[in-house]
Amino acid sequence: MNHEEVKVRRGPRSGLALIVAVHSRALGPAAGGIRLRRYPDWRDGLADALRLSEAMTLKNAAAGLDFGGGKSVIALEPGTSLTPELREAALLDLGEMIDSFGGSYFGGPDVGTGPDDMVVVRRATSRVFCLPAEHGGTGSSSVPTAAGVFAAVRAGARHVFGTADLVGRTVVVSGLGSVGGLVARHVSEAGARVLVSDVDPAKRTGEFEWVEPAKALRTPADILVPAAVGGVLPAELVPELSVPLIVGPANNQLTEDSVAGGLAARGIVWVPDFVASAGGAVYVLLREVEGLSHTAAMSRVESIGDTVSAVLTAARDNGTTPLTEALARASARLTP
Ligand SMILES: NC(=O)c1ccc[n+]([C@@H]2O[C@H](COP(=O)([O-])OP(=O)(O)OC[C@H]3O[C@@H](n4cnc5c(N)ncnc54)[C@H](O)[C@@H]3O)[C@@H](O)[C@H]2O)c1
Repeated sequence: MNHEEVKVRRGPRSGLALIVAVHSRALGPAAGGIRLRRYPDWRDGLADALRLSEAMTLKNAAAGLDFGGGKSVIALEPGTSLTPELREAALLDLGEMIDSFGGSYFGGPDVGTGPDDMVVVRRATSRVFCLPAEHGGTGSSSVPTAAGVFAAVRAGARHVFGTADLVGRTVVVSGLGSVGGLVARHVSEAGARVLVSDVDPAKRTGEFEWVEPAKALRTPADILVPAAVGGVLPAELVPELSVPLIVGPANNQLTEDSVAGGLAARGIVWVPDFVASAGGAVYVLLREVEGLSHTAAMSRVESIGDTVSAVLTAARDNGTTPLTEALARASARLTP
């Protein structure tokens, strides 16, 4: 383990397994969301927290933020039904755990939690972000995350196709959740043909062309946007991909770092997820901690496009992968 501090506790109110993993505070207090998910075993939740908190360190460092990386997990084990009472108890338990870090870790929403849940967490700690506007927070981070992904898509397109213009390009969005849905709309409004996919059939509203989830990643297209879960790009999928550019918000898309080499060898440009998905963290931390205006924070979100261009250009010039270059950027800040 290369984490600074990890706390695991059975919630005194909820009885659920709770994990707070702080990977690094080298640049400042750690920040990262609270994931509420069902796992086969709480140890799978621990593994998730360890992986995701490390990714937050890279995300915050590569985005130029003075924050470290952390993540919380509320692990629902099989057979536990999540009643509103249990949810509230777990959020209060976790809030107490966050508070025990004394301001060196800040939580916010993540998969399975939202701004309204943060109102509950705030009853136990002030170290929580993204409360709804009426409670003094910036609300859901999906809007700035999607804006950052859109900036990354345009920068990736400029690098691969010589123009950021998306008119006539085919874009597949896999995962039509709160971020994927917004990205689909952005690229559609920019003139792209959009194909969407989701394991939840209720997402098939007819707004966009539909592709079955099993086929989505292999669908021939100009740009693939992974916007669902992590681990969607294993080595064995690389030969079956039919797309020159992959850029999306899903965290930890590669099953292992070596997949980045396989993608590059096939001439597929993969924009590192921790660079493309940083818009939410950038916006929330700059607004809620550093007090920047909406306009100033959104302009920092837009600058994710510049980071993507720099990373892709360096990879091309140095004969490396975008992952190597993005990691080098983050490491340069973490170990000056
Ligand atoms: N919300 C943010 O601000 C933010 C910030 C950074 C990164 N991310 C990452 O982006 C991704 C999407 O986040 P979100 O907030 O939109 O989540 P979400 O839960 O709102 O949406 C995820 C969607 O993916 C679908 N899905 C799940 N498994 C799938 C599969 N195998 N194939 C296709 N669809 C599948 C779900 O049904 C859901 O509609 C996640 O990996 C998240 O960690 C989100």
